[in-house]
Amino acid sequence: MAHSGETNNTESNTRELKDASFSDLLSRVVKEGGLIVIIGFAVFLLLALTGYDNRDPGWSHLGYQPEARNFTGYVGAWLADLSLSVFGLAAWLIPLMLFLPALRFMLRSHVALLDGIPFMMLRITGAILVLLSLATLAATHLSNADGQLPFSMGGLVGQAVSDLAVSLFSLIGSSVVLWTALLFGLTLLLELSWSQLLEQLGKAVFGLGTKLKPAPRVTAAPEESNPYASEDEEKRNLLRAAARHGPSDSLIQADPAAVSPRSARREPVFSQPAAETGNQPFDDSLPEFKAGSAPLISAPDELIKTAQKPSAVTSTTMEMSPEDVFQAGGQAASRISDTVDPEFSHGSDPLAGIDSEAADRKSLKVVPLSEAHTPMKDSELGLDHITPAARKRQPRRKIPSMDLLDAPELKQGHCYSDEQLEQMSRLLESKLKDFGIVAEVVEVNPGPVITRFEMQPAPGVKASRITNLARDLARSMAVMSVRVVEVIAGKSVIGIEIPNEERQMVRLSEVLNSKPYKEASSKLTLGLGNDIAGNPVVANLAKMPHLLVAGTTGSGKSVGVNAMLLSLLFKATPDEVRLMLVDPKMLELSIYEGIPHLLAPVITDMKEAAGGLRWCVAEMERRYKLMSKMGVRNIAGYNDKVTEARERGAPLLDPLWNPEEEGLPSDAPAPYLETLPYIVVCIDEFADMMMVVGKKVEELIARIAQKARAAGIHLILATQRPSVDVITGLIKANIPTRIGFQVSSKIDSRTVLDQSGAEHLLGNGDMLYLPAGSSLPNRVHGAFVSDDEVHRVVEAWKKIGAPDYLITDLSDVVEGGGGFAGGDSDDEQDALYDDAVAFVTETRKASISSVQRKLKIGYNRAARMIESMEAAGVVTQAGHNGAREVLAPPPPKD
Ligand SMILES: Nc1ncnc2c1ncn2[C@@H]1O[C@H](COP(=O)(O)OP(=O)(O)OP(=O)(O)O)[C@@H](O)[C@H]1O
Repeated sequence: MAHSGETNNTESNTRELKDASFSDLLSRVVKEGGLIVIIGFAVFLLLALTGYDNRDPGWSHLGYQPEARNFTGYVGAWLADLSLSVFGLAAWLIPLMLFLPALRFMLRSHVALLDGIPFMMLRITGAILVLLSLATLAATHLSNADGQLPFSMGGLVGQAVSDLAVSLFSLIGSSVVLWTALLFGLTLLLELSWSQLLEQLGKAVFGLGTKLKPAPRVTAAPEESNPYASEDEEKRNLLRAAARHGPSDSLIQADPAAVSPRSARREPVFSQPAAETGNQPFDDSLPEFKAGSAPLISAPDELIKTAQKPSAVTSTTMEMSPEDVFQAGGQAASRISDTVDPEFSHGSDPLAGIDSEAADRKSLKVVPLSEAHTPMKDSELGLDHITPAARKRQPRRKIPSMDLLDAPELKQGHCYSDEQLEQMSRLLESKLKDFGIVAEVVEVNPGPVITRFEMQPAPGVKASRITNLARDLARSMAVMSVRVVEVIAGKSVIGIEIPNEERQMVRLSEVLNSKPYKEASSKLTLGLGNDIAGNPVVANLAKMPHLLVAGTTGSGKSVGVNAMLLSLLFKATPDEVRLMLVDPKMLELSIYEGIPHLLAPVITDMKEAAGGLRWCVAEMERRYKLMSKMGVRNIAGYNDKVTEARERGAPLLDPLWNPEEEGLPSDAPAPYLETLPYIVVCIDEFADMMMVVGKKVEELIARIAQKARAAGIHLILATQRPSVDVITGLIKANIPTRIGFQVSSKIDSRTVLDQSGAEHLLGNGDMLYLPAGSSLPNRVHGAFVSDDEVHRVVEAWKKIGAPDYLITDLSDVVEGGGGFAGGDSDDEQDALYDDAVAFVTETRKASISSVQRKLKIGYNRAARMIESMEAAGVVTQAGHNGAREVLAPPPPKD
């Protein structure tokens, strides 16, 4: 029985054993088979990634070559493309992440699967975090400009998370979040203790240093010479003891399967061969540690450099004195701050290079100039709007239609692409850095003609230093010219204006059909062009009240003057505005010959031009007298009064009427007063006039400029020679509004605008408009008007009416002989001068018109003789009402 009992026992044991070995076998087969499949897949993927060729057909594209070059074939090419498309560079981690748990699983053969599930979940979370954060960091900081990878360096997932993170945390904030997520993920994935890792690293480096160079300070007698070293050693001993006896790392302690012998046994981690630790029951520490460094090894070069940096710092500090250690620490800290603050980054530091490059890319804010630019205010342009009531009251006037002008082209100027803007921003920063200027592009404003880069200079950088580099910047950006705007109203940045590849032309019809022109109440409204954002710029000449236009030949000055004149011709009838055009070149303004607005035929002779100016002075004085008699302050008030009286049915009589002076009986009735037109004197080449007529013209212009505003006489002086002998101090002081087209030098720009800038304009109508009393010029892209358009408008006006010239005695001035020829000629040489003096001293009347009538000469000649009498002390200066006293005694009677 006993025997049979024994036999039974043995049988059941054998059955149990059989059962046990079968389940064991099954589980082993499942485990090991699964393991082999996983490792096999990991190896395949690794090979596929290694053989990746972006021209192969794949998941993201059909392929640029029919045959897959990948040595794992079509499937490998497809798989590599898929993983790189999704995760970018981080795809290289996938084989590793498959291999690692497989290895761990193999080593922990006795741990039940269920027991490991919480830890598996932790590791999977860690793996996902590492994968995502690495992909995102790669997408954020690394450029895929060469297109090595299908989408971005971080793949579709990395790019999406990067965009979200940067929008939520900004570039710097998201970098911090991502690095934190990466380190946290690594901690979960590798069950890593950072304090131990650092300790081991330090130890390894220390050991290496000792081996390579027996540094006396540290290695020879560490206890004596380096108190820090001995302290460190003590700390480590304490830590070691604590690790042996108690919990040192919560994570490691929490995971019984992962209780790392590293915490109990530190030294062997690097020095002990794997074989010694391989048979330890829970020992997965060694592969785990190796794996801990593995992702960094397979990561891109930049990341490797990044990871190696701190250890490099450590290795040097180990051989230094304590002071050196602090210094090196400071340097390392400053290097880190460099990476954070691009203002202080050093070009030589690759880490800083990567960060600052990325900062440029991500912080680049593109805002169109139409949103970023503040248009000029109406007050700056002197614009008053016509009220709807006033518009209704306006009598119907005959003015040609604006349809005569060419319609604007629909073609838009070609702006730079986002990538180009990004590259240009970086180029600008690096070029400035080459010149020792730290500045960051904070915003880019593309416009129709130029693109403005707004730069924030580092504290202490003077804007003028950047201005002085305008030419160098233009050269390095390969553009025609670069203008630096030192002050942008309402912003603390400096603007760098770079011309677009293709420029949009501004047509006059576009400006004149705009609301500001149409609604402007002034008859002297000028359409200038569009500002940099494309808003129309329309200004009121009446408020300027005189305008100086300068620009080198071909800069668009004549086109600009034509645009201004056409603006007047579309706004005013000859009753409202009269023109005196002076055109020494005999080609630009002669086209206007015959329009009813002309006061005299277009003047091409400089001596006649001086006569015209003299007429203006006389007219100005006459208007002053009229205004003072009527008790009004300006021509607008005068015209209102005359119109109102006329409308009341009680028209006003001329208060200055002197029938005797006209040779009429004393009871001849005075004529009714008429409204006075504004007078615009436009001189196309003002330098020629200065050359031929000399000082006198300067005085006449100064005189008109000083007083003519109230009398409604306005000057537009244009010159292509903006030198100080042409634009003299006297003229500049009296002509406050300036337009600078492109000029050839900084000095010329200063002469016109009192500041540099016009030398960096683009030509072809690009101008700087400096309103009176302002020091900030406004860039305007001038309106283009062709000769054909001018011709059409002129013809239309000629059909409406013939000119009624008010200045008739221009030739008289020339006939007068010695007059203006030679500029400072002596007017006393006039053959009739003695007769004039005799007449004035006899009648005790120093009136130009009486001399004119008595001697039967033109107004100008008489005026010059009176001026000569003033110079000779025969008569006094004209008083505020234009009257002069006669000082010289009457001639002795024969
Ligand atoms: N606003 C503009 N837009 C586009 N092109 C322009 C504009 N103004 C001028 N241009 C171009 O520049 C050329 C020269 O212009 P313009 O004749 O006005 O120069 P300028 O300064 O008067 O020269 P010059 O003193 O020799 O007469 C014009 O023929 C035209 O092609």
